[in-house]
Amino acid sequence: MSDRPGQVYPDQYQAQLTAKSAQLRDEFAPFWTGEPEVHASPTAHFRMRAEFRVWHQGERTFFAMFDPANPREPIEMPDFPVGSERINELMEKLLEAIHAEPELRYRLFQAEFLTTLSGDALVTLIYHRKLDEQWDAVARPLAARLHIGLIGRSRKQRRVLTRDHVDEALTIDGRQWTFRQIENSFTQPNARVCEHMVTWACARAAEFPRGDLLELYCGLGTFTLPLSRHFNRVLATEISKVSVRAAQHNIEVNGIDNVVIGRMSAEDFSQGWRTGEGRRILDYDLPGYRFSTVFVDPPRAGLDADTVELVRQFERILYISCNPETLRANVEALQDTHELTHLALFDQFPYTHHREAGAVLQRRG
Ligand SMILES: C[S@@+](CC[C@H](N)C(=O)[O-])C[C@H]1O[C@@H](n2cnc3c(N)ncnc32)[C@H](O)[C@@H]1O
Repeated sequence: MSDRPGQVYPDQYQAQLTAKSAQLRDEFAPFWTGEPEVHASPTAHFRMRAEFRVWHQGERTFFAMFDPANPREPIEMPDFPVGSERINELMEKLLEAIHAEPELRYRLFQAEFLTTLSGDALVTLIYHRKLDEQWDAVARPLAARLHIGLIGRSRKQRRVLTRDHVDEALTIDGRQWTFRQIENSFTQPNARVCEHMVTWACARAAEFPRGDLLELYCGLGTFTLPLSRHFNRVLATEISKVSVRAAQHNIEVNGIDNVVIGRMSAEDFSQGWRTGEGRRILDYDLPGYRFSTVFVDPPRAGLDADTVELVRQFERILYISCNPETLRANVEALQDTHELTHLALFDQFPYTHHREAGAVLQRRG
């Protein structure tokens, strides 16, 4: 949809959103009639993270991206209008610092930005050389001056100056929540749309009779914590150690006392659930829960066959998906036992063909 990556086209936004919604409606027509509920994005500065190559041409350095069709030709990125205002501000300031300080510039090849609505920011600079105290000595004052967390990476090396995370503040379901987001782990890319998604999930959960919730793929707890107010107890699992660490922190700082987080893959959990075997799953005292609902937000591949069979055993399935194709396949597989009762589009990725969807499935009569 764009010539240079990261551009915005606000006058085309509504038409693109309508087309995405129509596509979702048509894909799910065999299972559901009606229009999906649509949640729009801001039309600019909506992406909270960005990743650029750093390109050197003689004395000049610039941020770059690549067109996959022409991978040898860097596209200069003087700005990134889809990115948050903080990313754009930092791109400029960082480039100034890189030009002024050879120690920052030498063999630097990538820069990653993670920012928040609350104004917090973390920058990771990635190098083709070993970093040492000399790098620290110039990077540390830069981090202080720009009020950012700064990490230097190179092969087998990670130098964290002060911190490896940002703290985001989101308004969800009528309350403010704080979420620690740690470098190099999953974070929702579009914070405003994320607020809509989690609020939507809470609204659906509020319509269900209260019981216990099982969540798979819980990440840093973005959905887990707000959803926990609508259930008696929550058991949430996630494969990434770093995300589990963030989720534990987030439970504590948000004062939540009815959530248990387990580090486990969805596949292992589902298999353990089916067979009643597996060391970790026995730690969770599954018979003590009265599960009424399962919530899943899987990666693009959707649910594996064992996990489809696991979710089938629940009265209600709440599903957030970044890939409507695998969502559709999973909904189709569940059709004989569950009926699709809600379908929503969350426009996390304006000006791209990517779509994020929400669905509720209810056990048939
Ligand atoms: C789309 S993200 C959702 C995260 C969470 N809902 C959030 O908003 O922060 C998917 C999550 O699944 C985790 N994941 C990936 N593969 C997994 C697997 N096989 N089993 C369990 N979790 C997995 C990832 O680490 C990531 O945190």
